[in-house]
Amino acid sequence: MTGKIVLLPGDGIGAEVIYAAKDVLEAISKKYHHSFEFSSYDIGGVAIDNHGTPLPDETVTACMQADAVLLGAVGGPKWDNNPSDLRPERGLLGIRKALDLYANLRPVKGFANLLHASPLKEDIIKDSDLLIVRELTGGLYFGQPSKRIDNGNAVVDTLAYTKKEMERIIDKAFQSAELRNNHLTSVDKANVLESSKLWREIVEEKKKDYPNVTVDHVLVDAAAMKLITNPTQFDVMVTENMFGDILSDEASVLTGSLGMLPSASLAEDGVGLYEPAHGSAPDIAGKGIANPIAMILSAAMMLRYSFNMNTEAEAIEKAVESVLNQHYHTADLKNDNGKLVNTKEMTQLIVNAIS
Ligand SMILES: NC(=O)c1ccc[n+]([C@@H]2O[C@H](COP(=O)([O-])OP(=O)(O)OC[C@H]3O[C@@H](n4cnc5c(N)ncnc54)[C@H](O)[C@@H]3O)[C@@H](O)[C@H]2O)c1
Ligand SMILES: CC(C)[C@H](C(=O)O)[C@@H](O)C(=O)O
Ligand SMILES: [Mg+2]
Repeated sequence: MTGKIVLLPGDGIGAEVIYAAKDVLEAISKKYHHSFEFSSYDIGGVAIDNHGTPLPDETVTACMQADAVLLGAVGGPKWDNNPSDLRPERGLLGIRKALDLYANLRPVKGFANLLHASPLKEDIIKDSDLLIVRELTGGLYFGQPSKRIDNGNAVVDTLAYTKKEMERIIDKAFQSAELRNNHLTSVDKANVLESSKLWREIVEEKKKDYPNVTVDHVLVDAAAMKLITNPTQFDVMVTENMFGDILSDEASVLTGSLGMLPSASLAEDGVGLYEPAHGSAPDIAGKGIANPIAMILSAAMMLRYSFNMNTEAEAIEKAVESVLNQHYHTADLKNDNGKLVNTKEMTQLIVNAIS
């Protein structure tokens, strides 16, 4: 099979880890006789520097014409003081909106050999395996107005959702639960927010369509606590954009590092974009020590969701597991008795395990 894959390296470690994923995909295409065609486009800070905008038109066009998109990460101190419309993050939000990537799936599954790498107790995180379904194109990130008012003495951000936007992500979450363990936890702030009240009503309405799925409602503050005190109670968690952003970074602690958390950003019908949950990590950028596994596992999700290549996706996941089982680790994964490797070495080990 052939496939056109657009790479959006972005900034900081984004540009370092995306080539790790490309190497792994090349190993897969060799082994399974596929031919992937890669092309790279600018997004984020690098696009501001090269084109004067965080999301050049040619990047959007290339993504729309691709079979799938891989994104590294955007952002960095160089652009932190730019005006809002010239921030790297605007490029990321823009491509999510342009491709209508409303469903962000963030699986959180610890590898057995990394239990020690988490600051949480092993008996708490053992067997945790959950999926965060995060709404990605609505809510506070996109609501208008979002601006300073009253001569800069006040500010307004807007949390807006249509019923349809809520319905489609909630449907996606129910469907995801049906493919897993039939348990959905809806996370909201229905004790305060009007948007959460409507969200909860929709979940209640929809559950009639999915009779095999058990539904819980948990307020977001309690969910944050339960996620790290009793994570095995969760199967699928569904929530709005910003709650999902925060909870997924928190959930990464179960896996030992933010550098382990992949994600798939999916449209109803159209090209998918695959991105690690982490950012451009300015504190380690340029050192060659970033953990490439979140990016590599995102490439596995791409094979599964955009190319229907389950065997190949599993081959990547098994390769990652086998390398971790041999006690190799990057600097973010604490292991006093392990073998410390850098980004390139970790990538090569995974490539070797596939070949
Ligand atoms: N999807 C994205 O493009 C994305 C996501 C989050 C943050 N950001 C941007 O990234 C920049 C930095 O944000 P931040 O520092 O809050 O978050 P971050 O995710 O970049 O880093 C948080 C911490 O985790 C570590 N880390 C993250 N990924 C790692 C990896 N693969 N290997 C090893 N360590 C890793 C970093 O070194 C840092 O200590 C900001 O400009 C932010 O807007 C972008
Ligand atoms: C960089 C930022 C806009 C982004 C988000 O909040 O969605 C990031 O934190 C993520 O989790 O993908
Ligand atoms: Mg985030």
